[in-house]
Amino acid sequence: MSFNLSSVLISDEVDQKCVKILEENGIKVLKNSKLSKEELLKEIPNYDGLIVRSATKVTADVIAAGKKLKIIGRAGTGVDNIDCNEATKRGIIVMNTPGGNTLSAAELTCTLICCVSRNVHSGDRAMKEKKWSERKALMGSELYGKTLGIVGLGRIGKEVALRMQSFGMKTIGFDPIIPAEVSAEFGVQSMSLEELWPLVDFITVHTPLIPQTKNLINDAVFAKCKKGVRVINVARGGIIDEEALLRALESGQCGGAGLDVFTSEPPADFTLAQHPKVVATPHLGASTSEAQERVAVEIAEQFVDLAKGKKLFGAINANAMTNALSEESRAWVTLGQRLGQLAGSIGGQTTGQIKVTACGASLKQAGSYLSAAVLAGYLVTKQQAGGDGIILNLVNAPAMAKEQNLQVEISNIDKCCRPYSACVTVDLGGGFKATGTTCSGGSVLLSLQGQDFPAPATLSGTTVVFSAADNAQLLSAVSGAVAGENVTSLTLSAAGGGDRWGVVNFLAPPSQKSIDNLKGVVKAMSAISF
Ligand SMILES: NC(=O)C1=CN([C@@H]2O[C@H](COP(=O)(O)OP(=O)(O)OC[C@H]3O[C@@H](n4cnc5c(N)ncnc54)[C@H](O)[C@@H]3O)[C@@H](O)[C@H]2O)C=CC1
Ligand SMILES: O=C(O)C(=O)COP(=O)(O)O
Repeated sequence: MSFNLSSVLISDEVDQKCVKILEENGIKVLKNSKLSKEELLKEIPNYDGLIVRSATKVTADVIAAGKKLKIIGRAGTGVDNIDCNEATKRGIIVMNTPGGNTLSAAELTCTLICCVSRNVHSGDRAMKEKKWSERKALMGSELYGKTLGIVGLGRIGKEVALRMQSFGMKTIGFDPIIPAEVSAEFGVQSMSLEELWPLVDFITVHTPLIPQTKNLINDAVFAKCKKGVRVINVARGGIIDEEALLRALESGQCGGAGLDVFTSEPPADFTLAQHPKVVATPHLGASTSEAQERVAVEIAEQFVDLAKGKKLFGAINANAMTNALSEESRAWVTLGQRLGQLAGSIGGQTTGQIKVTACGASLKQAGSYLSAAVLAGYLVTKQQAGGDGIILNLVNAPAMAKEQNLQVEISNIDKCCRPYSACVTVDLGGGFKATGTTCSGGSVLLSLQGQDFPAPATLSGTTVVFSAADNAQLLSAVSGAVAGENVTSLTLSAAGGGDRWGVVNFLAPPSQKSIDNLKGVVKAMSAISF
């Protein structure tokens, strides 16, 4: 997979260091955080990369309009403003910089907990209105000895726990993937949500907004909590059901809320933000100069590393590309794609299971990129002519294969079964089997349908692969059929096994006449453009 990242659009307020690093590395940058949706749609076709924070909504139509787009970078954590499924479908990498703003988001969470417990926001408002007398109404409560329930014990949840423990809070929590022993190490007693709700004085949520967490804190949950429970959301609007929260604030079931995020931003309705028991901030969790500098530098460096083929870091939808960037791996990716294309061209349908065997110690780490490469090559042969022009690559092939119930079973053998350092075999299960290797960076075929090629056959450019009855005149008959064409090589499988397989490589696509001539001397043939 090549990465010609020559131009990047930054459509949100990202620290200038990002621009500097990209430009220093020869990447052209336009930073414009004031583009309307229409302007973005007009601008995006000119760029290989896009960098956003949370404001730009990278919707399916924006992604589809990005005809050159190869990568979308999020200078921050949450990617819910990016249609990741559409990006994956179109083979576009999505990457983020999740660690860069953790401390800032954790600190704002702690700030909101303190503000809610001591009515700092109401006190400040009273002072600005010169209403000193309101101090009587603004009685708070200590955090010391209270219980904080943390839902989501990832990067931010953990940092919040560590900080609030210093106030003497008891920290309990829930996370479906963080084991209880791990959370115990940072002082959080793990328990089920049902156990947690009745125990907590404060709840803070630190999960992504996904179907399982949408409206996680709702009317039923408020009813299970102690009267006056206080809630904090510095994660994503919608994890706390906004309407249920308003009802709970009104009834007193909820004693106060600290909100940094909202279901729509800016909120369509400011009722919650304006509520006297709510301290609200306009999505400021990551808005510190430190966090912004970190995420800007990280995303720029991740882009540059990818453009230079050095490494892929922070991608959330490109597993198959890990280990696939080195010069050597790229040759194997190409071989995998070509074997897949060969399989699709001459092997017909699969049983739904493609077996890929990577032979040789050097291919030990190649499993995921080889499977994706074979799938990309195979699926290209099944694409409808005149389809939506999606180019198959290591990002979208695994997803597309999943949609078509196509699976790859990959196995690794330490020692190569052929006199090469490594080789790859693709087996469609009955209909097709081929083995190839790489030679000076190119792809070559070592065996097809059980027949070996004594001299490896080149898989490149315009190629015709055929099977023909074996006879002494086969080579001259095939040569005669394509006489006058610019043939770069003609390779036959070994004699003696019944029909033989042959591969003819052309410098330019052969004429219809030559194709017809060839059809007259072979049993079956496929013309493939590698
Ligand atoms: N307000 C702001 O400016 C910022 C907001 N965020 C948001 O904060 C949230 C957390 O970020 P990180 O801690 O960096 O993410 P993380 O990925 O490190 O942690 C999220 C945790 O949530 C857990 N989780 C998933 N489903 C869950 C469920 N149903 N119940 C309980 N836990 C569940 C995951 O297992 C994971 O451990 C994200 O939504 C992120 O977008 C992050 C940075 C700044
Ligand atoms: O990183 C995140 O998930 C955030 O919510 C921060 O958003 P922002 O980059 O400040 O628009």
